[in-house]
Formats: sequence, C-alpha cells, structure tokens
Amino acid sequence: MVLKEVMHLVDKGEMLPLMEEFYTIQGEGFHKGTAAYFVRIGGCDVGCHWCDVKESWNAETHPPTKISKIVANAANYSDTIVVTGGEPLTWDMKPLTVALKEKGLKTHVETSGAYRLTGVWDWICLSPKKNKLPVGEVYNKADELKVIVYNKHDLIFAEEQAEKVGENCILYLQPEWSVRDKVTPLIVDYVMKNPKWKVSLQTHKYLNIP
Ligand SMILES: C[S@@+](CC[C@H](N)C(=O)[O-])C[C@H]1O[C@@H](n2cnc3c(N)ncnc32)[C@H](O)[C@@H]1O
Ligand SMILES: Nc1nc2[nH]cc(C(=O)O)c2c(=O)[nH]1
Ligand code: SF4
Ligand SMILES: [Mg+2]
Repeated sequence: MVLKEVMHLVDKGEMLPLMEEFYTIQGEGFHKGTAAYFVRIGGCDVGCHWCDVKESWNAETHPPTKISKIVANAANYSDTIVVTGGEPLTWDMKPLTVALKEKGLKTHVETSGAYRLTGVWDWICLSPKKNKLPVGEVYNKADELKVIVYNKHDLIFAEEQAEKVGENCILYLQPEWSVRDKVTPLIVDYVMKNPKWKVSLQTHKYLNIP
C-alpha cells in the first residue's frame, strides 16, 4: 500500500499503529485479576514524566495495522479486549470497537480522556492527567476513575476530578510505581479517612507478568 493510502486509513481508524498485544491478567482497577487480551496502540502526546510505557509515545515507530487483523487475532485469546496505549483516543476507535463487538467481544479502554471519546465501550477506565485534562463526555461515561498518585498534591487533584464524574463511577487511587513505597502509606491513610475511594495497585508488576 502506498504511504498516502495508509495515512488515510489510519485517519479513519481502519488501520492503527500497533505497538504490542498480549494475553494477561488485568492488573489494575475494578477488573483486576481477570484474564484479558491487551491491545496497545502507539501514539501519545500527554507527556506524563513517570509514564511506564514511553516507547509507545511515537506512533511512527509502530506499524500501521489493519483492524480486521487485530480483531481476528484478539478473538482467539479472550472474550475481553483491553485497548490501551499510548493514548487510544488519539485515534478514531469506532471501527476497531464496532468490529470487536461484532465478534461478541467485550471492549474495555484505558484512557487519559485527553481527546474526544470515540468507540463503543463496555468499560471505560478514565485516568486523568493534569498536563492534558479530559475533554467532553468522557467524565459522564467513565465506569472507573483511576488517579495516579505521585505526591500528596495528587490527592487534591483526585478530589477535583471526582467532582466531574457520574455518581456510579468507581473511584481509585493508584500509586505511581517508582514512588510506591512512599505514597502507598499516604493512599492507605487517605482511603480509610475517605472511604468513597478505593486502592488500586499495579498487581501485574507484583506478579511479574506483562
Ligand atoms: C500507560 S497508560 C495508557 C492509557 C492512557 N494513555 C492512560 O494514561 O490512561 C495505562 C495506565 O497506566 C497508568 N500508569 C502509567 N504509568 C504509570 C506508573 N508509572 N505508575 C502507575 N500507573 C501508571 C496510567 O495512568 C493508565 O491508567
Ligand atoms: N496486566 C496489565 N494490566 C494493565 N492494566 C492497565 C494496563 C495498561 O498499561 O494500560 C496494564 C498492563 O500493562 N498490564
Ligand atoms: S497519558 Fe498514558 S500513555 Fe500517555 S504519557 Fe500519560 S500514562 Fe503514558
Ligand atoms: Mg501498563
């Protein structure tokens, strides 16, 4: 295919820069402990200094891949597909998610919400970032809010973000991995004092799985 054609298909969400795919256990949030197939889409310009997957940022380093291929492969592994990145909402998620739903698969997304919400989702994990706040309807549509805590100021940010989500949205505080020993006690104390919040850990990192 010529480059222009590929770029056009990526624009339409018919092809996506695929970084990696893997069958694992959802490590974080409400569905932690549940087997799922992860599809990691390249491209993100949010720029979190502690991001644990910086290799995802530059979309040009990840091959544009037809969604039909992604879907056919994913269906072999699990009935639950977690789309992550990078920032999946950089791209139009409608074609991918419609195709996954047509196969009877459950669609979950991990997103910062920094770009317009596209796609048909069974579960939306919104993890807002201070440097590029969520936009539009994602606050109302989020099933879980997962705020990463790097320092104590992030608890104030978490409360501000919790004001914006729907009343049934489940609220999580997750330690930033590199400072987990320092911030986990803060989170534990905060959750006991403010029990509308729950703790989320990156359990896959403790299990040594992807
Ligand atoms: C790599 S991001 C990709 C999806 C999307 N860009 C986002 O940030 O939600 C997947 C999840 O990992 C979280 N995360 C990334 N780096 C982390 C770190 N160092 N410690 C804890 N959580 C982290 C993000 O906040 C997000 O909830
Ligand atoms: N096991 C596992 N669970 C996860 N939950 C969210 C992840 C992500 O990077 O989006 C992730 C991940 O990378 N691995
Ligand atoms: S928004 Fe997500 S992928 Fe992008 S830098 Fe932040 S944690 Fe990493
Ligand atoms: Mg991860």
